[in-house]
Amino acid sequence: MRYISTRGNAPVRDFSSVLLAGLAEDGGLYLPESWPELSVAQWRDLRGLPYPELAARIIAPFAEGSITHDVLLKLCRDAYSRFDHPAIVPLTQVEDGLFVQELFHGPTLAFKDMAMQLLGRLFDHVLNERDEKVTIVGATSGDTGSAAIEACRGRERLNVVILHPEGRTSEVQRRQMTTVLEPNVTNLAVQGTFDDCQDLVKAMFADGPFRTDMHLSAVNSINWARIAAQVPYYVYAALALGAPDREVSFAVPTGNFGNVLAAWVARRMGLPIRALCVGSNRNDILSRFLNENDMSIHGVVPSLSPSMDIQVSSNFERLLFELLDRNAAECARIMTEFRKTGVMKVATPVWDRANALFHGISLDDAATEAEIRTLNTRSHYLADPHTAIGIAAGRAFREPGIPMVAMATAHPAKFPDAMAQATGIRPALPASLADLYDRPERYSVVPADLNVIEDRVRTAVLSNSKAG
Ligand SMILES: Cc1ncc(COP(=O)(O)O)c(C=O)c1O
Ligand SMILES: N[C@@H](CCOP(=O)(O)O)C(=O)O
Repeated sequence: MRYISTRGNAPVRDFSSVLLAGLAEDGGLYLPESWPELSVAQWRDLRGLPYPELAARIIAPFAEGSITHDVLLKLCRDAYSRFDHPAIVPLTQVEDGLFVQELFHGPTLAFKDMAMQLLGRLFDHVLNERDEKVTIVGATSGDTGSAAIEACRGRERLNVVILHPEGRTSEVQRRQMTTVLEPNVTNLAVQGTFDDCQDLVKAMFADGPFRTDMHLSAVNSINWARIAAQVPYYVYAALALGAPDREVSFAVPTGNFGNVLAAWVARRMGLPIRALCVGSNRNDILSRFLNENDMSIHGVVPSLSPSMDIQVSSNFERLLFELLDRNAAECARIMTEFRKTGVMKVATPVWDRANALFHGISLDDAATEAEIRTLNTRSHYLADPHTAIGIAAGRAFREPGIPMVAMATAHPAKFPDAMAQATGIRPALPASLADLYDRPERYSVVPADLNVIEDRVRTAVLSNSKAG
């Protein structure tokens, strides 16, 4: 499979090269040149497969020409062997027609493990083949960071530098990152928001000489491989609920738009998905866009669901490119204008196309707490604040006869204060993380300044090469 940039001005690459490149050189995001499509019979054939086998079958067309199905299968089996639920992504019914798919049974208790455990292994495989090393720079609002660190810690060919917004993650989230002391891991607490962290990562990629010298790569969902590895769980849920012979809808708590974009990809491959419903917190840029055609940046407000405290949703660019019938020049123009003015309003036919499939709502903290309480008392389901927002979105747009699946994106134990505030319950961390509060931390606080951060990345790479 060959990959093209949403801005039309970067080299066409294969899957392995896109994995290593992360962001395209023109600032755009990579997408497959064409979409693989499965027939009804092919979807039916996938029913009942164990999750790792299903994942390998779904991802294989995207990796065609780079990684064989057999290698993918081996990597998937290995990646999902660390999950603590036999189904990997279990489905639970919480209300009439409303299901929850739990994506938090991996080592860091959030849906990011679903892709990241595979990505760590994919990086190793490709870098071994090429005899190369890379420096991964990533931005996190709380979950991507720990999942990336866990997947890459101790891997010889990888340096990992993660930027998180100082004081804006939960304590559990911060400790999951900062207590990993392997020499190839560096944590920087940036004095700013997640959007600042994400902009700094993109700025490092835009600095050509730095990008080349450091062999930069990405683990955020700007990296296509992250999206590809998030598609299989939508397939798993839909098949379990009657697809391809029945339509299914999904509700996704949304920030950077990567998770719900993977659902869009599954639909593009032919999975009968009726509606995609996004839930935001008060950082409601996506729901405002869907309801009012108003994508204007308002500044990030801290919330009970810190991982979604995001205004600039990177993956929206991929959807926009598709809504524009892959007009890369127009996509580049709109994105450049958006970053210059902080405002985006698309032409009505483009907005209508988005609205035909996507719906959005936003919940403030009080509504999120109320949703957590309702789920706990009525359905005996303990949902973390992100998941609760997704479930509320699912309920809001549920239609008779169409199963609605809400994505449970994090374990409630990652947000003990918010859970205690809403329900009086402080969910315990699993045994593997029971001593998290006793582990020593290592991180540096840095200003949101590109020169300072690039310096820290250089130093980290140098000191790790000395340590090795
Ligand atoms: C727990 C949790 N829920 C939801 C989201 C939003 O997902 P996305 O950024 O893919 O839209 C995130 C972060 O990305 C998260 O960590
Ligand atoms: N919520 C994320 C933000 C980054 O999202 P990504 O999917 O693009 O990595 C986080 O937890 O860091």
